[in-house]
Amino acid sequence: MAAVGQPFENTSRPTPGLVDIPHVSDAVPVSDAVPVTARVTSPASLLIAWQLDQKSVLIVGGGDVASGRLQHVLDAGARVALVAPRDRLHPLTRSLVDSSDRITHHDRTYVPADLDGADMVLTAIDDVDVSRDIAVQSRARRIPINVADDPSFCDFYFGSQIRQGPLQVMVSTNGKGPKLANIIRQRIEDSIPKGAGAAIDKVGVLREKLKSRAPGVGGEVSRKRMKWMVELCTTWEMDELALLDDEHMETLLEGWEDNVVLSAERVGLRSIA
Ligand SMILES: C[C@@]1(CC(=O)O)C2=NC(=C\c3[nH]c(c(CCC(=O)O)c3CC(=O)O)Cc3[nH]c(c(CC(=O)O)c3CCC(=O)O)/C=C3\N/C(=C\2)[C@@H](CCC(=O)O)[C@]3(C)CC(=O)O)/[C@H]1CCC(=O)O
Ligand SMILES: NC(=O)c1ccc[n+]([C@@H]2O[C@H](COP(=O)([O-])OP(=O)(O)OC[C@H]3O[C@@H](n4cnc5c(N)ncnc54)[C@H](O)[C@@H]3O)[C@@H](O)[C@H]2O)c1
Repeated sequence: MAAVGQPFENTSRPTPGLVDIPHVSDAVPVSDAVPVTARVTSPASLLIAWQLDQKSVLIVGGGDVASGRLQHVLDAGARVALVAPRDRLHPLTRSLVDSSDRITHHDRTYVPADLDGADMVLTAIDDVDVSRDIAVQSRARRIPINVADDPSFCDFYFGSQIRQGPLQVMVSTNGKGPKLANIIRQRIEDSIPKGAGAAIDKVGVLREKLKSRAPGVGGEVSRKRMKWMVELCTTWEMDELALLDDEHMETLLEGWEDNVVLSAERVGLRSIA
């Protein structure tokens, strides 16, 4: 196996236990397509970007694992009810509890009424029986739950994560090898172009400016906007996009009227190559 830090290599080797699913080309009419009969041996997870802003998360436990979970959900904008005796709070959790107005700390052990109003439940406690009781109660109320290290009681797993501004990458091994998820994540991290987060931020601002210049949802205007954005993102380098300021963006958007994507030099960026 290559050492950590070397580029991540795609060997295109079929994953053992998986059956190749025929790729159906866009050009093939649906009726003529090869029927997709092959199935993967075990179901994959649905990887989605869950919007937690202003939602309520119940965290049971205040140790090492809970403090990592707490940071993740605060980063996602959640309001948190944290249930754990204060005397065993991890120092990081203790300082977050003392400083964040988005955390309500209950200095005691869990009671079922803690589930009231929760949109998501995370348990990270050193008592398997209580964790499993919480999972059963949570599921009975159809609230999604993660029980740290107890996959059969989880509705979703955590993964190994990269966060660079608006860019987030999560590696999941679907419970098969969390340490390998961590190692693969480090290799992916090493391969992400410098400035990717900044480039995404700038493209986000530009897309908003474009939408206010050419408003509307769907139809011709959407198609034209998407084509223009795709052309920009594929012809400009990421580190060029990262350098865009308001003035460059206004110049660039002048090309929009003529359906033209100006080059980085034309909008006044010095050539970086
Ligand atoms: C990714 C990460 C995210 C996070 O937790 O934040 C994460 N585990 C991490 C590390 C890690 N966990 C363990 C080891 C020791 C090595 C080893 O055992 O292999 C190490 C490595 C280390 O410590 O270095 C032990 C372990 N973990 C689980 C079990 C139970 C079991 O397998 O049955 C056991 C055995 C307990 C025992 O033996 O008693 C279960 C789960 N752990 C998951 C997530 C979910 C599946 C994710 C996936 O597979 O993709 C899942 C299913 C549920 C969940 O907890 O969400 C984080 C790395 C973050 C990072 O650093 O990048
Ligand atoms: N997924 C992972 O990466 C990972 C890594 C290590 C451990 N774990 C698992 O996560 C769990 C927690 O690990 P840890 O290292 O944070 O444990 P820890 O011992 O540091 O903390 C346990 C916390 O749970 C609290 N607690 C215990 N019973 C409670 C109850 N009934 N109500 C409320 N709070 C209660 C304690 O007060 C303490 O704050 C363990 O089951 C461990 O196996 C997961």
